[in-house]
Amino acid sequence: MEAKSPSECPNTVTVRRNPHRRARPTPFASTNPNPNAQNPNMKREISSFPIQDILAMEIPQKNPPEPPAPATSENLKVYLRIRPIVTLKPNTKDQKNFRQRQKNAWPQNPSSKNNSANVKKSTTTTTTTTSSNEVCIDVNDSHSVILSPPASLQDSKRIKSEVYEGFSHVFASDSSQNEVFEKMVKPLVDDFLNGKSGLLAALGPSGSGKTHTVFGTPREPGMVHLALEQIFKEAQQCGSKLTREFKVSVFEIYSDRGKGEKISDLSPDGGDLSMQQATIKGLQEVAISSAAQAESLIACAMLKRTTAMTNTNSQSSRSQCIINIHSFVRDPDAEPNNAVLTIVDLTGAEREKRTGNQGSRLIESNFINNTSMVFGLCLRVRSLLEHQSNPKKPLKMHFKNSMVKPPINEYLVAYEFAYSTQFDFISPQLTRYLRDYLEGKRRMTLILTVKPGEYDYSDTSYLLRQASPFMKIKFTNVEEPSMFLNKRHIEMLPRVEQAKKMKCSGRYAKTEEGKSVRDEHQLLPKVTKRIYTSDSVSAAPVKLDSVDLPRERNHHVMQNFAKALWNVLKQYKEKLMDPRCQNDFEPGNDQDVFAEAPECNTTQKSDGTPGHDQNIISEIEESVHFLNLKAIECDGSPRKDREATPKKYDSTPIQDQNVIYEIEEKDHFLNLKASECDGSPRKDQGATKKCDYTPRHDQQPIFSQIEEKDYFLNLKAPECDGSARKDQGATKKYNYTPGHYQHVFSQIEEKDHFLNLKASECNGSPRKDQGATKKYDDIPGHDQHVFSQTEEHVHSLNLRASECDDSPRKYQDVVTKKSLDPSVSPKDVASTQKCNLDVPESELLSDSSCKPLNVLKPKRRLLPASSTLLRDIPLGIEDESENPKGNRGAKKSAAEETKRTQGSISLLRLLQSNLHV
Ligand SMILES: Nc1ncnc2c1ncn2[C@@H]1O[C@H](COP(=O)(O)OP(=O)(O)OP(=O)(O)O)[C@@H](O)[C@H]1O
Repeated sequence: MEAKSPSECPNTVTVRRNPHRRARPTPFASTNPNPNAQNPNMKREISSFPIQDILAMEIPQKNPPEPPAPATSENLKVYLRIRPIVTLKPNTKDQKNFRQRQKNAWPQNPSSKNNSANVKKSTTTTTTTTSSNEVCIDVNDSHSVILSPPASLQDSKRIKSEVYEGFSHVFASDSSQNEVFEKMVKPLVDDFLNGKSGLLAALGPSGSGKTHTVFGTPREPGMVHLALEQIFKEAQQCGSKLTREFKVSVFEIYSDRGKGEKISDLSPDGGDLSMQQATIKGLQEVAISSAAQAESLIACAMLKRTTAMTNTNSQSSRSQCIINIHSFVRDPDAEPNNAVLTIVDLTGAEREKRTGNQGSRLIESNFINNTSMVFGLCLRVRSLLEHQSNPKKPLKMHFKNSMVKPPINEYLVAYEFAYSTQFDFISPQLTRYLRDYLEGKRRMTLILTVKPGEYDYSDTSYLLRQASPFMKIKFTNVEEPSMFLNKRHIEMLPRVEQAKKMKCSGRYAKTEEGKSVRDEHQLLPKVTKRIYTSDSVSAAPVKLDSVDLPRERNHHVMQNFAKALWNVLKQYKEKLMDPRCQNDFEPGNDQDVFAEAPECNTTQKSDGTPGHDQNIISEIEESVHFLNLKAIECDGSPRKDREATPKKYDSTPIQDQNVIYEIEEKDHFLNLKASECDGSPRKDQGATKKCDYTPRHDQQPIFSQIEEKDYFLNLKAPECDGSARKDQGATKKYNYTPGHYQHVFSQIEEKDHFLNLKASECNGSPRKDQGATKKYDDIPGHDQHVFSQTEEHVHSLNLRASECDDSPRKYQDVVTKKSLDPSVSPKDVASTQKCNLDVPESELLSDSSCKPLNVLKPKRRLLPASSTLLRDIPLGIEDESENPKGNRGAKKSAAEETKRTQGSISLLRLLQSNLHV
């Protein structure tokens, strides 16, 4: 047969999913098409490489990638400002007032600071500059100074003049505020406006001019005011509308009468603050839109600041004052180059001899000195660490002029000590707050203020010696402002929000876990298969880190539950496949069934699964469980059923897991429904066996944890329409039920239980019934335990002996005349169970209460072959009737004998006699 061409096949449609892409025409191809391509018959000639054309093409020049910015390495900028010599020449009256005020100079009422300020101005009215020989420090050049000891010290201690160099700039005593601002603060402001954060800290002895430099006076505004003016000036030059938003916060750290440090918000509505790690909690940031507004805020803060009069300063600052100027970009689309400019006015180190402080003021003075000392110590250690990072640099350079040269370890210990929170008296809060600066992560500028008087030599010399290593400090890898602010923002979040943030990140990870969980749901067959083929160890519950989350915990529990259920079903399947268990169903081996059933269980428990399951289920805290185990119809052949049964349950864990996963109810319903068994005996046998062990393993651990109040145990024996062997199987199904529910009931606290065992029609032959009776041989023992542990108030045992075809009238009459006694004993149950009990569903539903059996008239079914089938079954009815159990029952009072039980016994005896067993 000739192959047809594709064109002859009209129904064939070729769909190309991924059509070939057309090559994008190059400029050369579009402008200079190859003529040979248009005429393929022409001899192709290899054209020369169009190098000229290519070279003529203009290739857009791309800017080469910028090399990564080198790591910023900046030296700590240290400025030195020499205060003009101020001699206090108060008149007699002012001096008297000064001494009076000095007595009561302890942290003044902020409201009275105006008065003290006025007093200060009145007492420091005269400023004179001493002659050159009266000063201890002179400007050598713009970066160095000469410190000269007083003549007295030169003669006695032979101290020579020293040169301190390396300053970024030295401001002479006659320098103006504007000069200081232009050279020292303006670069900081420019960086600030460019998004770089910075710190300006004023350090020096008391009365050296720190506050004057930082805040100034109305006539000589300080760096804060000048900086604010510059900031708004620059910001307004960028456009009519401010693209940035500025906020100012002012707070102070002061000593609470020597009891400890306190932080106070100096903003108008500010109060006490607290520090958490390196952040100030509750600090108010006041939005400002103009320099005047900011100046007003600063002036108000200065009125609130803690000051006092000392011998060295009529208005000595008794606290560290910190001003933050935050810059925020208003445009959300703009580059987030937020920055903060921090200006710190530290308390000045003071000597007791000069200040004349006593008592609590002396403690406060110690606090102040410690603050300065620790701050300087941190910087010195910082310089030491800088040396360690650059060992080539001689160490002595760092401490050339230092008075104290402790070993390195001592510095490190002191460094840690400075950050320690255990010693509040050294003011760790300031160093903690400025830790990023002290550790070199942010840009910092120091302004050292000194007094030039000859009596100020010691203070000046001490400061210069302490600060001499500062100039060598290098800040490498300075954190970018945006990064810093982001980190700072996170740090400023309360713990709860941080935890949320962490949780969010964790949740993100857990979202992936959740995804995997969902994937596990989708791949549950694989999971279950893994569990099925693995031992108990490998079938350990999947570890989920999110147990703390309720939902995931629920999932975890449910997953374990499903695994436990699956293991039970696995055991059940194994039991079905176990030939010993299969032989148990052979006639005459019924007794052995009960004897070997535990053995089968033991064998299957050898992997430890039940115990494992119990442990797993013990984790179940859910209030609601629905376990719906329904034996579905067994329609197939025996072999098919035997294998189909576990297959049916293969999916049960998945279904149950999914079902139970969604359940949040309070009630538990255990509905075990044995459906119709229509198949052959082997089929029923398999189906029955399934029902035998499913509850035993599944529900025992489950119910051991159940705390619910309502249980409904509905055991429904379906109609057994099949042959005697079918009934035998169906009956056998209930043989194990009491044993199973023995454990169930042991945990039940419910008040109402209804065990409705309804004997339905006995359609089989006498041998069938006989066989059925044998199936219940072991039931009394089980039931006895069951009922002995049951605390129910109401028990209704409805055993209905339905018609038996082989002895229709007699049995029917006997049975129907008997009424059920609720107080039937297990023994009675045992005796009654010798009848092939079968409970139609319809009856069971309607029979939750005790109703006489004669109300119901089950169908009569004739099964002619039943007697022959039962002939093969060696029933031990005689033995059973003569069983000690029966004797035990005889011991009971006649009142305890229920009519139903008696009727059942009579029925069985009639069966025996009529069937000639
Ligand atoms: N450069 C200066 N020009 C004129 N006066 C100055 C200068 N520096 C300081 N003063 C004056 O010296 C006095 C003390 O200055 P200031 O209060 O600033 O010292 P301080 O270092 O802040 O002291 P403390 O640490 O005790 O607060 C103030 O009256 C101030 O006006």
